[in-house]
Amino acid sequence: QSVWGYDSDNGPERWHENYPLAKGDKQSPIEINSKEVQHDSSLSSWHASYDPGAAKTILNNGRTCRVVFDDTFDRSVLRGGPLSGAYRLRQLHLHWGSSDQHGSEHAIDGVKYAAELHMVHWNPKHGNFAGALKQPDGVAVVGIFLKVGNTPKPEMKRILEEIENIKTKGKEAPFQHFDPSILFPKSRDYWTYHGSFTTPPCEECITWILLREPIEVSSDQMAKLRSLSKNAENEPMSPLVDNWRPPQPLKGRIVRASFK
Ligand SMILES: CN[C@H]1CN(c2cccc(OC)c2)S(=O)(=O)c2sc(S(N)(=O)=O)cc21
Ligand SMILES: [Zn+2]
Repeated sequence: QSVWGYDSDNGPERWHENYPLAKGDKQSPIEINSKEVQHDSSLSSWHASYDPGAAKTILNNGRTCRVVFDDTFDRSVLRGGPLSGAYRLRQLHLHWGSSDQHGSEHAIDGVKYAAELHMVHWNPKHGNFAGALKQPDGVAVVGIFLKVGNTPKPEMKRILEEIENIKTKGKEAPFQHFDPSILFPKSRDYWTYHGSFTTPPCEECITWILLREPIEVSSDQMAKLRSLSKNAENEPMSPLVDNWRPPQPLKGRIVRASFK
């Protein structure tokens, strides 16, 4: 049976055949319509305290480029905002398009960004990551939009430089002494809603925290990301691009904003 992916024969429209949760009522991503968002003045600001020493490796798994962190204790945590308790940083990864005009998973008033970076955290009160997947408050993902502009964020360089060493599926390289909070934009404004993983198994265990302010990358940096391949070294070249799921039905969910 074909593993899930983003091609016509194994893409988002067919995930539900092997992953029934994909047709749930709290799926992600979503289209955010700022006219329907509810400002919630009770939402506090979120805080990340990350240990740069927790960064371990960067890898190409054929579906994204992922940086993995040591999450065996409360070493790099996210707290505040819509969250109660400290959530442990587990990994970060990206979704991007085949051109600068699309690539993000969430969209804001019809605007899609060139890419979307996800920082995945889980709630240790549920024992381990597998346990957290089964809980509505199990996982928190911070989403940061990447916009192509002419004042690219130098902090993205570190990840993009590493891409040379993980061009093909299965390639992994050490990635240490990295504090991902350098990737945050200036503003802490965010939208938050309850949703799911945007990939199979699509569990609905995620509190999404989407940052309103995109970070800027250059067109060359986006081209670098698009130079990743989804094939293994000895297979025919196939560019790793368009690894994004389209927006899913909101089904009555409320999206809250931390800002007016
Ligand atoms: C394949 N992609 C997922 C991998 N992981 C996962 C998720 C659930 C169960 C699981 O069983 C091992 C692994 S993950 O937690 O790193 C995430 S986060 C995420 S997103 N785009 O919603 O932020 C997708 C995935
Ligand atoms: Zn993601």
